[in-house]
Amino acid sequence: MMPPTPDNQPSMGSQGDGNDGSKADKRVSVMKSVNNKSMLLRTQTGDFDHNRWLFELKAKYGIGSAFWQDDDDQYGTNGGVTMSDFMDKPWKPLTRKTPIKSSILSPYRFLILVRLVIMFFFLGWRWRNLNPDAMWLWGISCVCESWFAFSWLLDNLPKLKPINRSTHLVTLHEKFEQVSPSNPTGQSDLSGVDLFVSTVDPDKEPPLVTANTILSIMVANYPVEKLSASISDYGGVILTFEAMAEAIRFAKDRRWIKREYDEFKVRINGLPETILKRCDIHNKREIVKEKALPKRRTAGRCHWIFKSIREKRPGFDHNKKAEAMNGMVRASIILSNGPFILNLDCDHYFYNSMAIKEGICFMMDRGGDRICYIQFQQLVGVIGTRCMFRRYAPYGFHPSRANEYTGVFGQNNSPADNIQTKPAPVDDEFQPLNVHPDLDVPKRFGESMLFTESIPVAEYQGRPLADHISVKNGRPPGALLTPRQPLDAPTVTEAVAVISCWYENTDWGGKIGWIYGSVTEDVVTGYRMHNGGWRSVYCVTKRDAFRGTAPINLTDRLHQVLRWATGSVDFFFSRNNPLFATRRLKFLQRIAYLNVGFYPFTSILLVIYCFLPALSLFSDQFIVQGLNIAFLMYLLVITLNFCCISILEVRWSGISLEEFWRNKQFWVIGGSSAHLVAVLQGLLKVFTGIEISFTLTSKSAGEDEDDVYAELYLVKWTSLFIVPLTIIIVTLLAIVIGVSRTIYSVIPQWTQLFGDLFFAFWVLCHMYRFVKGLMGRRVLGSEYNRKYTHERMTCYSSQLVHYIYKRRLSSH
Ligand SMILES: O=c1ccn([C@@H]2O[C@H](COP(=O)(O)OP(=O)(O)O[C@H]3O[C@H](CO)[C@@H](O)[C@H](O)[C@H]3O)[C@@H](O)[C@H]2O)c(=O)[nH]1
Ligand SMILES: [Mn+2]
Repeated sequence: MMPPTPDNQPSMGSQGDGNDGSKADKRVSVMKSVNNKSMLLRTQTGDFDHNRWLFELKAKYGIGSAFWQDDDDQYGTNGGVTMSDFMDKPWKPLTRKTPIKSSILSPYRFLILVRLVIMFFFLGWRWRNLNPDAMWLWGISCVCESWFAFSWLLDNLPKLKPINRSTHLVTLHEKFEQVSPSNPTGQSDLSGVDLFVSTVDPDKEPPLVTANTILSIMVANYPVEKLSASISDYGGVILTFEAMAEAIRFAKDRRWIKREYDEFKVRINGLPETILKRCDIHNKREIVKEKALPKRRTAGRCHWIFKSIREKRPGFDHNKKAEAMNGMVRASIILSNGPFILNLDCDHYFYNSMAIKEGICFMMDRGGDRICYIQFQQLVGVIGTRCMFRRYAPYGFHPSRANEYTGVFGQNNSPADNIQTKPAPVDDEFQPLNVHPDLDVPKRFGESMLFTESIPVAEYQGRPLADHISVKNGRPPGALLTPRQPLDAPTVTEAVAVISCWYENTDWGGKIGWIYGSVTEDVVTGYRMHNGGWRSVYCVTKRDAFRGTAPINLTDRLHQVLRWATGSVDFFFSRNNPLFATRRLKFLQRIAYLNVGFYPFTSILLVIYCFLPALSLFSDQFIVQGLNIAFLMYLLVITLNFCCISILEVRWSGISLEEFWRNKQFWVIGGSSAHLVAVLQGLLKVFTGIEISFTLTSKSAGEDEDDVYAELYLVKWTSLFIVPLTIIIVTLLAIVIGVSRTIYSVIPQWTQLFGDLFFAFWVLCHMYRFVKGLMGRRVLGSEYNRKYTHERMTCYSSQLVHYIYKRRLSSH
């Protein structure tokens, strides 16, 4: 249902309902004309057409009912924040910045400053005191140390100004869900939220994991008629499709939930078997058919090509998750057009039923019109999942107002000029707040009229609530009371049509939506929005908003880090390099993004530096001429300072010392392997155009604690180990030779050669056994993918499973 007429004068209160009908009519008529044109309805080959089937059968997608978990209680106290914290403003705020205790922040800032000063003097001392005996060692080490200092600075500057925020959910309830003059029936006035879940390869992302994520959405404490969920099955795998269908069937009945869940688990885990059997029968039949009709083969092959363009296979080169996200954005424009989008990886699930409302608090509060996304806490450190976007922002529009920061440190700020070079479309009563300079509808968004019409609607419905004069760009209370209507078949058909890869020829992925060309689409997409002047919020809730899985064994983790680092290198070499950022980017943001693009390059110097101990032992020289008192004092002071900062960080973050230490270890391991490979790959791509593909991070389907940690010490051989292993071997050899030299200085010379060789042989033998042990566990590619290829081709268009929770809230 299209929204009531937006009224740009917040003070005029609600008059929204008048144009309802006409708007809905308009939409239906647009729908008809679009459907007639829809190229997907015409099948040239006469094969089964999934879209037509959907259309003609008026098929309904799975309908679930949500189990409502009422856990408002835990929010009574709201993390030590009391009602009075929110009362000191003339308007009733929904969110609040809470200062970080200066007893934590001040010592931290002080120690960082001390470290900066020490490093400055230390490096000065290092550069002034050469080592004439070994200038090469001295020079290399000085260059490396200076670089490390620089990268440390990039890493730490953005951490100096942390902000804590809290929300007030009671106020949200009062403003949006209670009876008032503008809301006589007390229906929900909240904006719609579309949830996206992406999965691609059921081999690495067990369908049960994805199914659980889908089911977890049911705990969300948000009006059901305002929620809409989409699953993107980027692999187009029948297994995923059927597993999701199971999940939706399961969702229907909340009684017997525990017992049913066990049966459901058995059904999903049994699916691969069933499908394989069916697949074999199908394949055999196909082969028989093909033999009988040799003439049809050409047609068959053409068809295959057509399909394979859309078809996505695991590891096949394409635009990865960004493309899946854009597909869902387009489809959801037609299906629900929720002004907010929350996306989850298939292995990240709701852990807090109030999560959506927490995010909405920020979006609906004064100043919310400038926020492009709310990132919920994510300990693994990557953004891009558990993130609530304002739909309008990734479309490439500028925020309604933004600041520009000038001066070396961006210290002067002034309001940015509104970018509105093109006249806004005439006939429309909805107008985007700010028209993008190169907005060129329809080429930009593709042909569907519904798209272009949906933009101002989403923009309007996502505006903060204008219940006080100080709220800029708001919408009046009571404007969103009418719930959306259930989907009909033509709408679903149109939605299936817009996920077509045809849209990849438009600006999707270039200027609109999730940006292509990087394996870490999240960084680029976020950067582009920040660069346009949008703001974002990192939201830490008392109870984790979401939880998810992360690789725990070294190999998987290294591959994940490799992908992130590759993304960073791509980012660095792209036109999105923050060195060319606009003035709308804040100084610290600029530094943070620079760091994102820069950190993998540190690996080159890190690897060189790791070889220095061995080189020193081999050459009997050192990076300084002698161990004089100044050098030792510097080392001592730097170490002490490091310890103090570490203690603060450990206390602040609440992790254990061991975890902290592992993190530091991993920095060296990752830095000398994955980051280095990423830099090499990045350079390869820049100079030769050869690209690597998105290797999925494996997800454990483990159900109890033991299962979950079963893989902790699993080491699968990967070529990423080569560099760190070489460092270890060379260093060990150097130590052995160093030690033997000392021994030989007291025994006859002729034994020296013999002894050296013997020790070297001994060490190499052990190394060989170690490496072989690792290789023994190598995991070979699975049969599974190959067998599935056929089914995957035939079910490509069932990629979209869309369902809505129809059950309305009976009580709240
Ligand atoms: O071609 C692809 C590849 C991946 N995915 C999905 O993308 C998500 C993330 O993939 P995963 O292998 O779990 O990567 P991670 O490194 O764990 O993901 C982190 O890093 C990514 C950027 O590299 C972000 O996109 C993710 O949100 C963030 O959780 C999963 O749901 C996948 O199903 C697709 O839809 N299509
Ligand atoms: Mn993941």
